[in-house]
Amino acid sequence: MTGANLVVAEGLVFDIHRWITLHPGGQKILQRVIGTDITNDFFYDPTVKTMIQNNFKDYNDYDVEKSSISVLTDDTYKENRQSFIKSKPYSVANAVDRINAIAFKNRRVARHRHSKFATSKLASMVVSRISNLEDNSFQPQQFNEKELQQPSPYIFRRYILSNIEVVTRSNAETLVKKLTFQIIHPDDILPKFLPGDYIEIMSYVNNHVIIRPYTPLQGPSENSFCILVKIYKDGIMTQHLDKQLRNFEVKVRGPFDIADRRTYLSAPSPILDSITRPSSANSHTRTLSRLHMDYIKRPSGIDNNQMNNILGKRSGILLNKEREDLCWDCLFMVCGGTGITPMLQLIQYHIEKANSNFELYLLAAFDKIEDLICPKYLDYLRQKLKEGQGKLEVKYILSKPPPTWRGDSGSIDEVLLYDWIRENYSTPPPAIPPKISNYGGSNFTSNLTHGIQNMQNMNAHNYLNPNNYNVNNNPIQEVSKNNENSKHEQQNNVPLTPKNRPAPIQIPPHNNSIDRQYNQTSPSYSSSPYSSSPLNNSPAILLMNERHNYMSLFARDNSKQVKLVVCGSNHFNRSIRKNLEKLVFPIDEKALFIE
Ligand SMILES: Cc1cc2nc3c(=O)[nH]c(=O)nc-3n(C[C@H](O)[C@H](O)[C@H](O)COP(=O)(O)OP(=O)(O)OC[C@H]3O[C@@H](n4cnc5c(N)ncnc54)[C@H](O)[C@@H]3O)c2cc1C
Repeated sequence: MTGANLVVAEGLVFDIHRWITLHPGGQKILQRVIGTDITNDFFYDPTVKTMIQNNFKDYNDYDVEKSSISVLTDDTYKENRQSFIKSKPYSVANAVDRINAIAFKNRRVARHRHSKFATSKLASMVVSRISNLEDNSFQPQQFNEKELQQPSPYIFRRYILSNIEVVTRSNAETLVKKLTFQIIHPDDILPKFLPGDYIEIMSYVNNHVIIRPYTPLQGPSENSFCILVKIYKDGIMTQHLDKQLRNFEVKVRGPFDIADRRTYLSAPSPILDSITRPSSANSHTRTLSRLHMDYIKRPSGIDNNQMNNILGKRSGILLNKEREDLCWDCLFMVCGGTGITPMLQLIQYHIEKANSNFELYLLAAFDKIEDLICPKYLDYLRQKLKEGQGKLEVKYILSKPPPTWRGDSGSIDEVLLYDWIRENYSTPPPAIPPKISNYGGSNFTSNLTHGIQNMQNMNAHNYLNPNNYNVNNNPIQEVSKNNENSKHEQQNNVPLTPKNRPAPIQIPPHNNSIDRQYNQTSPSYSSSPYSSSPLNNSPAILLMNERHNYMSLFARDNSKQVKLVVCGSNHFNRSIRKNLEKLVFPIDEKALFIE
């Protein structure tokens, strides 16, 4: 119904267009709530709630067709509006707006109580009842009462913007801001957010409705949440959000499940396009729900009730459904730019919910050091975790590093990926020797020889000794002198860039020899597909063998629940996938890409 000004309250839809110009609280306050749920604006007072419910004795049987308040067509709407405007100019509401504008400068218009008259006025504006938007035929799980009390994700709700903070350096070319939102009314229920959830923000910009998805993060209190927004200079929504001041209201719906988005993107259908769904990708239709079921399957042997209490109808695609707390034993996270937001969701979730050990490794790519998002927060979490049962290691890579940067630079290639995984995850014995790969420089061959000697002398105990691995503990390496790269620089006086690293070794695509290797029951270092080659003494082949052996063991190692999650732009994800393929990383079983 175009032209109507609809709001939702207590499961009923109201068209408030006739009331806007008369509203004693001013018209702006009503224009702001159009399209949202105003239940708690009206019904927060229990006596008013009872009154309106008494007015709607036949609440559940309300029949719009038979009601005296018929659904307005565009024409009747226009006619009514014209005659209404002629007879009653904007006087009351306009005057109040002017007063409000002075009294509440830079603040949202005050919340006010509604009189009996206003409540009965609202009652006269019902145009419809909300039907159950959920797909009734799709009920794979039973949900408890708490879950059912969760607000519907399909209806926009208003939240107060309570804090704005820049989380990059202030001289970054494109700032990222953390916006914190909190509930308006004490009765409002903030949905429970999980890793893999996204919300949608709606606003009116130049008379157009704009809706964009964002990744919700835990807020400072249980009634608040945050989003990190990259402020694009020509971005419609981000420019709009950037102009909002503290105490302003923002319209938000959700949470939605990223798995639905993935399903839709991989199975687009013209039919689905015509069905109401969250903007651009999501759908909660029957067809999609069936596809969604693939993700939503709960494994046997786990307390499904507990899992349902946490997940509800969501797939938990980023979570580990083999553990009751849904946490991973070991999680590798690779992200570019604001792709860090789902990783922050995962980190926050593990810190809050894990009831046994976990290891989180974040590899975050940015252009410049100024662009790093929340580095202090991540460092704080890393330190905090040292006291507990978890571990968080952060590694940054910059494509345009400053001269003082001691960390990794360039783009993420298979060498970096391999070294990063390899140094943080040791497969159980029979294992492979300590890492012999080394980025370039004059030490390369001598390190390799040293590595081969180690290989000959080692025993299983050595492989498991964490001291054998090179773990970089400082997440911001701009000033670090204690890592492998800075040692290299000190020795060679040359900063490490992709150019002076040895060229990445191209591993042949998946083939029979690799399959054979994966299928062996008793893996051993000498079982490499290249070991019988006459070139097997060449450093390149040795490195290639090392990587293949490691990945072979990694693929078969079921001692831990391991996942690698990648989140960035389309281009970023494609590039990481290609590099993982070169490493023969078990992508299908252990990697997940989100955009
Ligand atoms: C599931 C999901 C979760 C998301 N979570 C977040 C989040 O937590 N934080 C966040 O900042 N964004 C997030 N986004 C992206 C967000 O929805 C918007 O696309 C983004 O804020 C830009 O919106 P806009 O209206 O300002 O830009 P638009 O007006 O739509 O685009 C205008 C210009 O902005 C720039 N731009 C827009 N999007 C991108 C992009 N992805 N990469 C590079 N340039 C771009 C381009 O210059 C473009 O020409 C998420 C997207 C999805 C699908």
